[in-house]
Amino acid sequence: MTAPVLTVSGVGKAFRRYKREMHRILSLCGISMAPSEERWVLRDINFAVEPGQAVGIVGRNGAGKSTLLKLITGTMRQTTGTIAVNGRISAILELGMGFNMEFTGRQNAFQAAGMMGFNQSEIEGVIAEIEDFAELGDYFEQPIRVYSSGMQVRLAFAVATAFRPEVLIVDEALSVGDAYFQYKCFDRIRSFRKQGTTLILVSHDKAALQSICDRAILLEAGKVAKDGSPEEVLDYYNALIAAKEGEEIETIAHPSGRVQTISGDRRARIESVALYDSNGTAVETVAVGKPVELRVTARAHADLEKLVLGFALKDRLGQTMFGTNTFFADQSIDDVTEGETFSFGFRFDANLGPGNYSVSLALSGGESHLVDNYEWRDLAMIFTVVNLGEPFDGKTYIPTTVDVVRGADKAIST
Ligand SMILES: Nc1ncnc2c1ncn2[C@@H]1O[C@H](COP(=O)(O)OP(=O)(O)OP(=O)(O)O)[C@@H](O)[C@H]1O
Repeated sequence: MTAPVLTVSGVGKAFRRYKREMHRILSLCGISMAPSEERWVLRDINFAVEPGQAVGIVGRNGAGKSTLLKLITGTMRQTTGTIAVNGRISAILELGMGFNMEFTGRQNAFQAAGMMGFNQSEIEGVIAEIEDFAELGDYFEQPIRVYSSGMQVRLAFAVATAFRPEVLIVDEALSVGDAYFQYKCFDRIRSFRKQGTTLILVSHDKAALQSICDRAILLEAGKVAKDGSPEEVLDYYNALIAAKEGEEIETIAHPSGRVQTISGDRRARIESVALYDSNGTAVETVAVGKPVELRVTARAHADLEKLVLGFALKDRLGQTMFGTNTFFADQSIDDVTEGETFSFGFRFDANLGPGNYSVSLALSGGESHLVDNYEWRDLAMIFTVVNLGEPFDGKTYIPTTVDVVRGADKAIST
């Protein structure tokens, strides 16, 4: 078994305020001084990361994600516990962190790479590549204080990834960059991953996490609330955001290893779900492009002002392929009585690429489950799409007709 590249054991972080600056200095020198205020933002964090893993850290604002990354990179010290890192870390943390605002991009690149432990000739060997990747043009020779936040992040990423690290840590920073630069960064991250770099990524971008990470850790109020596959953790996080006090979030581990999350106040519940083909037969396998109907039955367990059912089709990574609801279709049900039952039918063509898909269902009081979440059920059913027609690439099927005519001067008849 290989040794973990990162081990976080019993880590806690308290931010302390002292009545006087002298008390703070004395406490830093190891002399016990009682702080006037102490706030624990991380408590008893334990996890290990294996070489080559890509771990996404998710959680609400203020959950402690950035603080955790700062402890891992050593820019901040934990109050309790230990952090062991096995390999060279390169990090892109807060904007501007480690840059001298009066230095040019080039000077900052030399300084930052020097701080990372590289010598002058090593940096000279990659400076052209840094300049090229950052695409700052003349700004590379200008002081950083005239840079936009997007330009700063271009430089920070180019420097931090000029030498492939064993562990790459990225804190949300990429969201500042434009779409083109984000694409370039993720491309480089993917290529590092192929070469064995471990990735720790803080992001609010669900799609990025699901496409890059093979594991996710959810921090909630300074603690690890979930640690598992991105699909499981993000489903749970989604439920947590909508959950009101006292509401139970149920997780059911299936034999396949996938974990189903069910949340909501249960004022309405799903009773059945199945997929039918055009002959009215219940199916678990459908052919690309064929018409199907998703039938759902539900029961109200309370009087409700409004009832909406939504569904989402997700791929095996948990990325939503398509979703809609009865609210969008202008078919919300008003004035529901406790005990009433309902049948819903969503008819659509299975215009999906071959593979396994899951259905998430949500019963809510409106357009979004964030206000009245009666029941949210991930992995409500799983089905397989097979291709019986001509081959194609991708996760969606767009029926296409093709015309080819020999000779560029010939018109294609329509
Ligand atoms: N230097 C500091 N002094 C005092 N409190 C701090 C300091 N840095 C962070 N905190 C507090 O620690 C808590 C966790 O902050 P942190 O930035 O780690 O959260 P986060 O999960 O990264 O949030 P976000 O998603 O908003 O970036 C917050 O309540 C924040 O106010």
